[in-house]
Amino acid sequence: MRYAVLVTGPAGAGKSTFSNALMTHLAASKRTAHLVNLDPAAAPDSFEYAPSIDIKDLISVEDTMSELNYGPNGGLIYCFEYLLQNMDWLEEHIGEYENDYLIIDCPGQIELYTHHPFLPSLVRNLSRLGMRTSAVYLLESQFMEDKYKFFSGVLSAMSAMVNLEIPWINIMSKMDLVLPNTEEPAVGARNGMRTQRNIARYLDPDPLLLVAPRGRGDEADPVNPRFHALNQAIVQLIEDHPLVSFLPLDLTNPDSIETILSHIDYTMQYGEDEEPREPHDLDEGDFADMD
Ligand SMILES: Nc1nc2c(ncn2[C@@H]2O[C@H](COP(=O)(O)OP(=O)(O)OP(=O)(O)O)[C@@H](O)[C@H]2O)c(=O)[nH]1
Repeated sequence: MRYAVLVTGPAGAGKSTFSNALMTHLAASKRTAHLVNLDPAAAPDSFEYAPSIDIKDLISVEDTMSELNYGPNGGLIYCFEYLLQNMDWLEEHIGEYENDYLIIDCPGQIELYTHHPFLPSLVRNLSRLGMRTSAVYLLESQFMEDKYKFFSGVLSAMSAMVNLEIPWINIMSKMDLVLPNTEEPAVGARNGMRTQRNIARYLDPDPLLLVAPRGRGDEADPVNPRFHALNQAIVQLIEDHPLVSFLPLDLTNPDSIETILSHIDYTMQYGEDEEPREPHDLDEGDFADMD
């Protein structure tokens, strides 16, 4: 069986750093893994491991800017359209790897996760090639600074999750920036921002945290009742469908990556006897419980 892990998340969330760490960890545990770079704008020095498959061998943003006069954002979208039309190129390369992990480092453009057809199409193709695919979605720990920021991060993760419908793991990255450190207080700890208890409330989102007004006691901001009702409805949704807990990623702690890898392995194995399911391949029964 071949396995693919899509490493997704907003720009700067730590996707390449995590992909590198995962490669190191898999190598140390004697498993064969290959890095796939899907970011046509990736800087060459962002990889500790040379990618085995690199979209930049097919097309890069620099090409589109210099040859087609696109700007950086238009160039990126052009690259994905181009890859969509040349999926056989990717399939041919992926076909070379048997019984391996492919760690697929994705770009950070949020539209790619919310509405662009590229990733769902990629997942369909991987499934057709008989690959078991899961995704990790990284959100950086600075999103825990403020519950409104956190709320928007949770919604972005959920939006990506429903767009792809594959086994999914949310990760709170860069935890070294907020976890108290015995030698030197971490940034968050110094600001009095985080306590262990508060961190736990974010990692497994506490509905009360999300609906409470900003500020405390008499200083609490009055909440517009219409927004309060909307927030409560969203919180209820999160509570009813508990898919949005976050695993902490602290690269200074080797156990952290091991725990995440075991979750990835578990989600990959889940449903091993079933045929891989294509995303968006829904029928009426899928909506039966939604009334
Ligand atoms: N403190 C800390 N910094 C990190 C960690 N992971 C990544 N960084 C830093 O965060 C920045 C962005 O990391 P990348 O791994 O390039 O993030 P990315 O998500 O691949 O970025 P894009 O490809 O631009 O979307 C770099 O300066 C990293 O050194 C971490 O666990 N802790």
